Amino acid sequence: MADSLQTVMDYAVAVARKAGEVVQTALAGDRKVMTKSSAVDLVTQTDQKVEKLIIQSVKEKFPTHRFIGEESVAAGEACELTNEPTWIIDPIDGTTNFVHSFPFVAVSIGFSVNKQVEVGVVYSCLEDKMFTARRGRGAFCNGEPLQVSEQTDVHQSIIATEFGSNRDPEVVDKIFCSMKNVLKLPVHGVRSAGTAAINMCLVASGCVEAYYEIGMHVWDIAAGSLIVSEAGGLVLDVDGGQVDLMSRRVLAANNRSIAEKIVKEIVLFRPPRDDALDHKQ
Ligand SMILES: O=P(O)(O)OC(CO)CO
Ligand SMILES: [Mg+2]
Ligand SMILES: [Mg+2]
Repeated sequence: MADSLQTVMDYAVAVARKAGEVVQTALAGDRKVMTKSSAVDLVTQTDQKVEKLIIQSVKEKFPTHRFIGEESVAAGEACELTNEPTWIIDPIDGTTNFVHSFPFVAVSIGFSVNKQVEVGVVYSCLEDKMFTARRGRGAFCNGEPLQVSEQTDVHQSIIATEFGSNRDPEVVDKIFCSMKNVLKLPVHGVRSAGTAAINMCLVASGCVEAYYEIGMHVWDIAAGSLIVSEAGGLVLDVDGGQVDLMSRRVLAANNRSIAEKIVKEIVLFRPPRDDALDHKQ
């Protein structure tokens, strides 16, 4: 697999770029908006078209590989991470941004073998930034090496997180409580890019010290998790333990000192897992 991983990486980059062109073209036109798990969980025909394009392209080159794709799962396919080579795809990470022309929209493609992410590609379409990582070989943006921030003092940090698309009052309260706790540490700032993949690339780039979220999905973070760890950062569960990509909880941090401070402020809860039978929540 070692050499073929470079073939996978090159192919993932080419497909992500092609997908990004479709997204950019679609941004110039009308976007018909539909909803999925809630009135604020949005999807467009472009999400579906781009996912089909990516999966069809990959199948031509790697006919035996498996897929976990956001829109395929929404259409009823299983969300199952096995030991087999698997492409984990978010065709548009930041659909709400895409709908509103808020300029952070990414194509996210992770590739796992034995349940370990080996290749991560995040293409931030409007910034034209191609983030790439291969396990053990570093992380890059447009070919330039990435390194997380060296900051160890949480009071000098910026923390990224998201509000999510769950409007259950109890969940919203927990999310706001965590944000308030982090803000009052105090930290320099709290930010939301509106896409998990780009939030993780911001950690890898050293622009923010950490990103945490409860409620995103495996396709949002598979690629980004490798990009963060290959840039020298940590990817953990929000309780500070080992990350489980299917658990819908993640904390990406530049170092353990910052991670430990953030863990103490997060109000924990467990959304239904991505690999639970009824995962559409
Ligand atoms: O825009 P998407 O792909 O629904 O993803 C959201 C979270 O689920 C932003 O990361
Ligand atoms: Mg997403
Ligand atoms: Mg998406």
